[in-house]
Amino acid sequence: MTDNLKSSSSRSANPKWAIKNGSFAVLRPEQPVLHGWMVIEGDRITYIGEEEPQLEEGVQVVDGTHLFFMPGLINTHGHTAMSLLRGYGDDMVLQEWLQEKMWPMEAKFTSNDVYWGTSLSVLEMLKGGTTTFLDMYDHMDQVGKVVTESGMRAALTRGVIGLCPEDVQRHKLNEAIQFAKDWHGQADGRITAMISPHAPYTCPPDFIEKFVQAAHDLDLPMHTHMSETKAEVEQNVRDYGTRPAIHLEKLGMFSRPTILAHAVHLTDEEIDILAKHHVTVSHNPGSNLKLASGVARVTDMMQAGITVSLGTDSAASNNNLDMFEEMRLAALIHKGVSGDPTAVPAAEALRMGTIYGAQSLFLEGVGALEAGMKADFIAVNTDQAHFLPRTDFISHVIYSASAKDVEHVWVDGKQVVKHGSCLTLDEERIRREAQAAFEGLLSR
Ligand SMILES: N[C@@H](CCSC[C@H]1O[C@@H](n2cnc3c(=O)[nH]cnc32)[C@H](O)[C@@H]1O)C(=O)O
Ligand SMILES: [Zn+2]
Repeated sequence: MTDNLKSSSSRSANPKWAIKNGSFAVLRPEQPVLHGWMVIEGDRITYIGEEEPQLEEGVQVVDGTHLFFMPGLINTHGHTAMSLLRGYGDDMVLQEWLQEKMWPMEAKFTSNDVYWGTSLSVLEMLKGGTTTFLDMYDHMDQVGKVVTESGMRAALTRGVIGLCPEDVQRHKLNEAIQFAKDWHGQADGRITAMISPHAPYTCPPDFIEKFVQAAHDLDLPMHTHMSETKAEVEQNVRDYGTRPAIHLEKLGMFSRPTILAHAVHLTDEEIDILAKHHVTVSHNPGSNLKLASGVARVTDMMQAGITVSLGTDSAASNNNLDMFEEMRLAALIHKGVSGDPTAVPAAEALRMGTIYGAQSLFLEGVGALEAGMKADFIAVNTDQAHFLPRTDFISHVIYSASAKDVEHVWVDGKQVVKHGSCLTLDEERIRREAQAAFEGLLSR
């Protein structure tokens, strides 16, 4: 499943180059920040250390003074095309927000809308230092296209709401399977696929079982929304006699590698079930706060050994795709609700936004600045008032920084953002087309 990340990229190999005088977030317990050198060859980091490496003549060396290098951020849950609905329906209860505002508008989405909505999100994410994202949506061929063009890395999945007649269910399931077959391993291996029933409250049990079977057949991970609100947990107990984690375990979902979005309302027993099956969780603090869904038991989950990463959810419930903000929220909220200022320390928040994100998506070889890892990394401009004094850059990144501080971004060894401008996408056109797409949706 992850072989595509291990093999080297088929894109024409970039020459070897090096960074000197950089500060690097290596996040090792004994040494979170390393000052020195990093060498990149093609799509890989081949050296990182304090010692000057032996470099052949002609190798380009770039000066990294005033830059803080970090692994690219990994956004593990979202619906990217929904950036077209940013600001359309705020301050509402989840079920009403979905049923009255989002779903009627989404029913009108064409492939063109998804293309421009996704482009808008990808532009925002890349410029804000996110190098990998998970997207659960439909018209997913368009998303695959945008990912290919942008140079970004993504775990893509055709999410399916099963509240429809059987023939429509079958059609949607087939679409999900076909998408996974067509796109897994595409874009030089930057795209991986998953299989996603939208949620236990939108997909009947026998329908979820068909997704589990498909994930087995295709040897792919699964993704779903689970226990975002109290109301949906109560509904699950009413309809199926059990809480959602037990319900999904019974349906066989956790026999596949699975990443759950939200997982806010969990009992101790459910936490044990998720830990036992190595289920991973995408914690979405911004979206959970905005929809007043509750506060996930992040420290309890992590103590139980569950890998917890961070997601923005869509720009309709966030309302931006700034992963710095999610890291900061994660570091602050769990201190606030527990009364324990040692909960989710800064370095742990940064791991949630990076390496735990890769692990949550079952991706190997991304998410850390280490020799042998994919060269997915970002450079933050530290030559700014809110980055001084030069003490603890990990603290500054979590408690003081934002997406706007990102200066450069590389994915798979290729630079995609330079001095804050996206090199792979036409920014002006995307802004124009996204606005036009939204106006089109309103007028139809
Ligand atoms: N339209 C699709 C399903 C798309 S999956 C993605 C869905 O997730 C929905 N969504 C967005 N945010 C949330 C959330 O916070 N909780 C649950 N669903 C959400 C979103 O409105 C979208 O319909 C079908 O053909 O079945
Ligand atoms: Zn969602």
